[in-house]
Amino acid sequence: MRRIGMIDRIVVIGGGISGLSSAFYLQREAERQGKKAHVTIIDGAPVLGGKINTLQRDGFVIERGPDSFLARKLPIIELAKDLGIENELTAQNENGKTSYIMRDGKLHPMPKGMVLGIPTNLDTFMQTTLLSDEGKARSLEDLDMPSDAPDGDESLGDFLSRRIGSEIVKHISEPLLAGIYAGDLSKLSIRATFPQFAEAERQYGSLIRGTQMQQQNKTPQQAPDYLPEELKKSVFLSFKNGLSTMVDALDQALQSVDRRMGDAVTAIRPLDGEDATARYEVVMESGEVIPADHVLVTVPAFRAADLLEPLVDVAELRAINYVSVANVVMSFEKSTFDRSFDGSGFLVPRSEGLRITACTWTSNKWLHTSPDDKVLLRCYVGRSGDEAAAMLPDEELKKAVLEDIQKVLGIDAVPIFTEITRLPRSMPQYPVGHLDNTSALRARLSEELPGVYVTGAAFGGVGLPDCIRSGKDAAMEILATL
Ligand SMILES: Cc1cc2nc3c(=O)[nH]c(=O)nc-3n(C[C@H](O)[C@H](O)[C@H](O)COP(=O)(O)OP(=O)(O)OC[C@H]3O[C@@H](n4cnc5c(N)ncnc54)[C@H](O)[C@@H]3O)c2cc1C
Ligand SMILES: Cc1c2[nH]c(c1CCC(=O)O)Cc1[nH]c(c(CCC(=O)O)c1C)Cc1[nH]c(c(CCC(=O)O)c1C)Cc1[nH]c(c(C)c1CCC(=O)O)C2
Repeated sequence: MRRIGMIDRIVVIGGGISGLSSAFYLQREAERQGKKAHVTIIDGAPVLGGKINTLQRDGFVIERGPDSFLARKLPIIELAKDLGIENELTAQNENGKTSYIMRDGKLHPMPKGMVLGIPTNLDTFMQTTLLSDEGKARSLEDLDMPSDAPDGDESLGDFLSRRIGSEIVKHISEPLLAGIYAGDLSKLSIRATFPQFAEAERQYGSLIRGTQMQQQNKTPQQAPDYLPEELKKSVFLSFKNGLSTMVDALDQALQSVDRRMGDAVTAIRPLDGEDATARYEVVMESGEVIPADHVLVTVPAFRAADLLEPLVDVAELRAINYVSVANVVMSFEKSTFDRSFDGSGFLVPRSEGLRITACTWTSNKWLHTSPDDKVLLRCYVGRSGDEAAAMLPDEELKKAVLEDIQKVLGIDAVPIFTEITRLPRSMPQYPVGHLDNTSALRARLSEELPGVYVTGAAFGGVGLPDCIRSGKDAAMEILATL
């Protein structure tokens, strides 16, 4: 292969948070290490950000995709600092932290001391109205039950039912974890989602005791000094003007990086032979062809599979199913509401028979999102096994959601406006065996398509901080080869 000049050409496919973070760290670290890299970002959409999409409307800050992130996962806070936007961070409302779960048509507060649905405070657990006495007793059997973990990976559903019983799974774990993965617990990998649960059983012989010990032994969060106290205390953080603040700042920081927007990649072609001037050609819908020495694919797994299938076995990519969801955001006059709400929102288990899976009382959870005299609700529709509702036509969807809200909250207020966002095939479901699958796929790529890498929400965590960490890791891996 002949190379022109000494600059490595790196093409990043996908300008969501994973692709943007990788481009940012590629640019910054190449400069620091005195290496030459020419980075191009390509996205089929006309704007950067992927799933992150903030709408400013009539004084409201409306998130159409993710709305916040976990403060204890530092890569996003570090990136905010690197971008000089750490002063834009904002904490969740002190008085809007309790979440509720519906059972038999009523809302019950999540018992205090639950860690991702695992009881750690047995006194408050015994008092919860969410579970029957038999259900609670069954959960506590976990404390004395021998460990019977299978070798290797297991589904979250099998694991949790085995340890703490089916009633808590149905009424607490399932809805809570659907509030992260929109998933079906019987299909999600424990190792790829909550490895700490499996570790608790392995190390302490009990999920409950293990989770208590993990909480006790936790080294206090090393929140960076530049964060104000108020932010250090908050479990979730967001940005005062919405998460798009981060996308805009990345856009600014990447002004000198080449980009092609609104032009999807349709193929990656290996070049070989004496005359080749690059390892690959990246072909776009418009017909444009960009030479590349390294190609970083950050698009959803099913799109990555389409691009790579002609070149390599992509079984592991095809094994990652995606769930379609929608959210319906409604604003109201506070004065037309005959009740207030003291929490962040509520979750709806499948067994309640509603179409919404959850509702965030956004104006109470995030004070920056709404004028003082208004209420903003965000309702979620669609989960694994129940996706049709997310694709209902607008008017039907609005009606269905409003009916559900009226049923749960007993209100009959009429929204000032409604914003619907559909996110078809947007939530990746990590299947049992996902971690091994990912390693096998990456090993195959490095063997058969050197210079081609895959990263993003399909692999090392769906949360925004995980996507940033994965993007940065991929950048460092590529830089190490330059
Ligand atoms: C409704 C919803 C709510 C969520 N809430 C939260 C939350 O509150 N907190 C949190 O931390 N996380 C949340 N997440 C998860 C998080 O938003 C995502 O995991 C993350 O944004 C994914 O980023 P990404 O860059 O990996 O992928 P994406 O954002 O999907 O970016 C991929 C990009 O690739 C582009 N693309 C696709 N195909 C091609 C092609 N052929 N050629 C070129 N470009 C292409 C797309 O246009 C897109 O811009 C939520 C996700 C959803 C769907
Ligand atoms: C109670 C609740 C949750 N989540 C939600 C509620 C509703 C009411 C309210 O807002 O209070 C809302 C929600 N959040 C998310 C979904 C699924 C996707 C969708 O339908 O939009 C839903 C339905 C994505 C998410 N919600 C979250 C993530 C990211 C998690 C991560 O970074 O790994 C995503 C993709 C965060 C989240 N969200 C929740 C937990 C327990 C966690 C993780 C906490 C932890 O790990 O310690 C619960």
